[in-house]
Amino acid sequence: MGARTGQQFLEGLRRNPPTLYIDGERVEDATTHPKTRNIARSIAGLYDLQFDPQWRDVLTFEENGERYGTSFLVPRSKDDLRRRGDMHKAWADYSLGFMGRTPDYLNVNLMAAALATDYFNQCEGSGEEGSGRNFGENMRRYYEFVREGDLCLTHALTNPQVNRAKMASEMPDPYIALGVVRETEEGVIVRGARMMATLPIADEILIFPSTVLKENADKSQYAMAFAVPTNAPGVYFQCREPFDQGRDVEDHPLASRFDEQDAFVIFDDVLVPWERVFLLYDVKLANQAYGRTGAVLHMAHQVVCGKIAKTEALLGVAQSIVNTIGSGQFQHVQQKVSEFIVTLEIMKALRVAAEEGAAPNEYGVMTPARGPLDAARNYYPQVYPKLNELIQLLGASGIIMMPTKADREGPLGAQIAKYLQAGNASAEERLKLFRLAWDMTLSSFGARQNLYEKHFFGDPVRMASALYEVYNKEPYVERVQQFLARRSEPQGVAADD
Ligand SMILES: Cc1cc2c(cc1C)N(C[C@H](O)[C@H](O)[C@H](O)COP(=O)(O)OP(=O)(O)OC[C@H]1O[C@@H](n3cnc4c(N)ncnc43)[C@H](O)[C@@H]1O)c1[nH]c(=O)[nH]c(=O)c1N2
Ligand SMILES: O=C(O)Cc1ccc(O)cc1
Repeated sequence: MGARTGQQFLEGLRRNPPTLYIDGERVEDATTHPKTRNIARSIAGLYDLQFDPQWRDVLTFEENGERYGTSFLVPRSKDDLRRRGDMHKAWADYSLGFMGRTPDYLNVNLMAAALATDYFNQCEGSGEEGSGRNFGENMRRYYEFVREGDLCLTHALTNPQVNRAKMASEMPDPYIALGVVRETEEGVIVRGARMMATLPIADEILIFPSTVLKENADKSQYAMAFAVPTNAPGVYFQCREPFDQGRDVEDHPLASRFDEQDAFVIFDDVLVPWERVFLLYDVKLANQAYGRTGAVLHMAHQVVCGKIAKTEALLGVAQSIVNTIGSGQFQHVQQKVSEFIVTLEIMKALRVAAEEGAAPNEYGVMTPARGPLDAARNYYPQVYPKLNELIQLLGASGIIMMPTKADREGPLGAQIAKYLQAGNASAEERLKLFRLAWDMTLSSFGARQNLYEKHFFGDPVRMASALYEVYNKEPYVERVQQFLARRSEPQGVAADD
């Protein structure tokens, strides 16, 4: 089938409704439920963009007479990567970068994993090709299935936060962490939970191994990779309290449209058919899967493009605040805005460096360079809270003294129009801008963004440790050693020789 329209995405959700629970109730239809319909429409809007003549050639590509989303493209050249980067950026711009888990994030995960068939086939238990139990083939076919249907995926990597001092096998119940209960002719039965799945308003859930599995043994029931529909029998998504309170977009410009939700995922003896199993029991393969297949780098490429969009939006809001309240002549204000500029330029440079430094991996996939992407994923979580603070410092009371649309239209409307106007804008324009600044940084939606930026790609402490471990520091140690050993300056040829 190939690229879907928004309408087709919504029809898919109605046909196969994800098993969502919000506020103690089952969401029967995520496309009409008051707490999920707006995000469902926003995702539909992303799919529709694929058919917008202005965006079609960026967001889709043609293969064998069919058009597919560009995030399914297997990059073979740096140009392919740049093209895909433009796609990530365009989808991110749609929400000003405030939806992190647009479907392209997991599409590139699948693409990289699908090309690494040999990686999954090393796993003991991977059967003959055509048997339905060949894990590499399963991975490839699953990618094709998702690409053909242009499906929307959510994913969950981490176990419940019961006791981080213990291994999954040491918990009060062996199936608190998601584990395999038994095998059957049809597949494996899994039980337990995973902590976080952003964007559960999705067609499928991907359970992928993460680098965080701590088990002493080589084999573990907790090591696995698979995918099932979000309405598979026994799968339940417990959503967090929604930020979309049904308010007008003028009042909650982001939360009313882009609350991508986060859910706790329960697997109550779920049957995973063999053809949906990609990896089983092997702790080492599980722990290295993201790194060795290259998937994490493609996802980090999506991330860096999305963070460029987000930083551009923050810069736009910061400067708009300055323009609106006329504070641009103060040096410290200029310095504050320049911090957004520096961050933006760093992120843009890291994207270019990752694309320029790309090289084919062992599976022939043009893979963005690791160094700049590791730098981006370690840098942005540190700078993001600072950017939030700067918006608050620039906007000050304006970011909280914001009568609503109803207030503006109510009995005090005339007074609001008079007293809350700006030097260069009406009260309505000014309040719309400040409401956006508030929703970015201060509302419950904005506060969740702050937490998201710190954690969505892993624990910042362990990410920094991982960078420390993999980064080749030796040449620099060597250079310093050579410098220290040099007792006199090398003598050049004398000028008069
Ligand atoms: C808003 C949002 C959205 C998402 C996600 C998070 C958030 C906040 N995540 C989860 C994300 O992957 C996860 O938060 C990070 O990997 C960190 O893991 P924990 O939250 O379990 O912290 P964890 O419980 O591991 O850490 C808590 C504290 O203990 C410390 N700590 C724990 N173990 C440690 C160790 N071994 N060494 C050193 N310090 C240790 C940490 O440094 C931290 O301070 C997610 N995931 C996912 O799979 N799919 C998703 O869609 C999302 N979405
Ligand atoms: O676990 C990892 O190795 C990388 C990773 C982190 C977050 C995520 O969403 C996907 C992959």
